[in-house]
Amino acid sequence: MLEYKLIKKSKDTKARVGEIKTNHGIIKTPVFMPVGTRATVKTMTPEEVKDLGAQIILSNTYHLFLRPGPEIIEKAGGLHKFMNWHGPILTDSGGFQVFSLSANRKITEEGVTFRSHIDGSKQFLSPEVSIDVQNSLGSDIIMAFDECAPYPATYEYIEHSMNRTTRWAKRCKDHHKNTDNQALFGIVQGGMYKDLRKKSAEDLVAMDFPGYAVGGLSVGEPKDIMVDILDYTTDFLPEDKPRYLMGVGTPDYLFEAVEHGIDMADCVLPTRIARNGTAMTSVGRVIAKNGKYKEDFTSLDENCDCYTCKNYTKAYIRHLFNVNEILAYRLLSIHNIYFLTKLMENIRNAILEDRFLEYKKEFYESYGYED
Ligand SMILES: CN(C)CCSCc1cc(N)cc2c(=O)[nH]c(N)nc12
Ligand SMILES: [Zn+2]
Repeated sequence: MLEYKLIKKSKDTKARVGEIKTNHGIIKTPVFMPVGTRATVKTMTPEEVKDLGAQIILSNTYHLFLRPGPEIIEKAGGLHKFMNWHGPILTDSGGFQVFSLSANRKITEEGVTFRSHIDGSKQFLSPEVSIDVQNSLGSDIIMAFDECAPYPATYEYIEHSMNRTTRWAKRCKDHHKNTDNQALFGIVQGGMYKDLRKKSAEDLVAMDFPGYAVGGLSVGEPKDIMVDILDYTTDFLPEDKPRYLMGVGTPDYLFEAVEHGIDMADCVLPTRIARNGTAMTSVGRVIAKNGKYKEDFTSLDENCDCYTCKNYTKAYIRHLFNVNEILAYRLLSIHNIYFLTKLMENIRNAILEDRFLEYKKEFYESYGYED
């Protein structure tokens, strides 16, 4: 059974420190969650991910539903055993990916029919199917099946979509039986309309979920709108339950999320930009594959003590990208995952020491953000 313990509230913001107890271990929050969409954090072994300080990883119902299929993972003894990761796992419900990846999708009250982006086969996901798949995967935290509405969208579209997502959440809750081992989070929708956000949050809180996600953000809206909607929405979520902001992950968004009361955040960025030759460092982004580093024998980030920064130079990493060596992806993924994990640890300590805003200012100046 998932339990959240609030340890400390910041005095001058909504930032807070807590712990989430799961069957696979305790998660210290705020926490950044590396993404392992297809049952792997790309190019990393689970031991490496653990050694980098990652506490919990994400995986994805939509992808695993299509390949290898929930039956195989269930036969393997569940996702923890299948991928040899024995810490907490959170799985998204598949709704978001159906809308972002598949073709010919058709939404009805029942669920969503779509064609697989892999082989074009006709598929169907619904609240009940999503819960059954996540049950087969055995993840510790599972998400309600929702529609992440596009941005921009009319008030009428968002109102209709949000109310259907609330009805789907009820169906998820009624269908979910394995409540002792898998905590089902409701996902707040409502687009950029505060009255719809309030209604979505209040209707979900009335169903008493063990945790809540704020969805429908980080979908292309301007940052100031995202922060304003997020700040408004978290006021309607219970303080004694975890809050998860879905789909963010650059350092500035992590600071904003924590400042406005979020405990958990995920993002594909660390491994995705790593494969594109980009590192997040203490002095901002470094395009490590850039030819200007051909004879730069300094460390990737002189303020980082990760394996990559302690043992290799910019010149070597740039060389690896230049000759398309797979080790290039691994070395940058190691650094980027460590960087964000360490950032969240530093944020957590700053809250405990009542200096969150000072730390945010210090980091923004060093990273090159305008506040
Ligand atoms: C691994 N991650 C990239 C996937 C997890 S986060 C995906 C995700 C991202 C965003 N921005 C919004 C939503 C949303 O509103 N609902 C759901 N179910 N998922 C979402
Ligand atoms: Zn490093």
